[in-house]
Amino acid sequence: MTAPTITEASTSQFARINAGELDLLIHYNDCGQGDETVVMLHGSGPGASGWANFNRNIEPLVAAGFRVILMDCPGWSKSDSIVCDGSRSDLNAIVLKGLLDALGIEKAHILGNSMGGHSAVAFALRYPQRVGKLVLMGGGTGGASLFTPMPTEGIKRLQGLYREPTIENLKAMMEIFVFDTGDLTEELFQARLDNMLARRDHLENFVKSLQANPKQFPDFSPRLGEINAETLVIWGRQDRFVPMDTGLRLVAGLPNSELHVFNRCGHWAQWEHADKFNRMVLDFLTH
Ligand SMILES: O=C(O)/C=C/C(=O)/C=C/C=C(\O)C(=O)O
Repeated sequence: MTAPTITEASTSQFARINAGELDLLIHYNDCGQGDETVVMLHGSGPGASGWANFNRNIEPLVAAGFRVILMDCPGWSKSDSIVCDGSRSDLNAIVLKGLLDALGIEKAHILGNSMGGHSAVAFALRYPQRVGKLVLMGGGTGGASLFTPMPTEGIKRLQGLYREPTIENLKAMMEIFVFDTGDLTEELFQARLDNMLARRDHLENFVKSLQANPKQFPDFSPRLGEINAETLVIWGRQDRFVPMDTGLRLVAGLPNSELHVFNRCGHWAQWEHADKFNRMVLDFLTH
């Protein structure tokens, strides 16, 4: 019998998360079944979502017997909006803990892209007993780069797009987002624009959050040694959003980590090099 196709609509779910003063309706996609769960956390670009970030990565993991949860962080996609004036990495970690509690999942591997990587590290620091392995891709900690002025050119364009959500600004961001822009289709631009404009409250709240606290992603470098989880760090050599030396800082600090750098790759390794990325992640999670 052929396995049913996994679609966004057929896996779409909501959970209400109450944690301290937080009371949020959170959207997630619940894909496949298995004793082990992989949570995927998306990046902070306008119009991002679990599905938009990871649609090339779900099926191989589901086929290998993992349950895959894509959580839309507060302020993105179909999740409730929020103004965050503290650490957004920690906010996402607290909400993820609430979601795992609601789903009765004791422990999960966490795969985070950019902001999702920062949030995975925040989760591992707060709830070490709830983490299996970590995959950090183009993220893991905020903080300065030794070689690249901050904010990076990519983050400046991302923030410009939040302030003025036009197709021109979207294209200006996307043209330095991936290494090979030939893979970007008009259909992809339009879907992303539609996602963004469907939730203007998210765009406005992101700008308000930056005004309240320009450093949404704290530097976890001094605390990385506390994390014992086995960690695979993956970076694009030509990442113009979160510079590659952040990956070097992560492997320097995380005692059980290794780093793979894709050449000819920007900020979206899981999409730009999906086949190899999927093989590496599966090998890492199953050995
Ligand atoms: O400022 C940072 O450290 C993090 C930036 C991001 O998380 C950017 C991510 C962008 C995407 O993944 C996207 O899909 O737009």
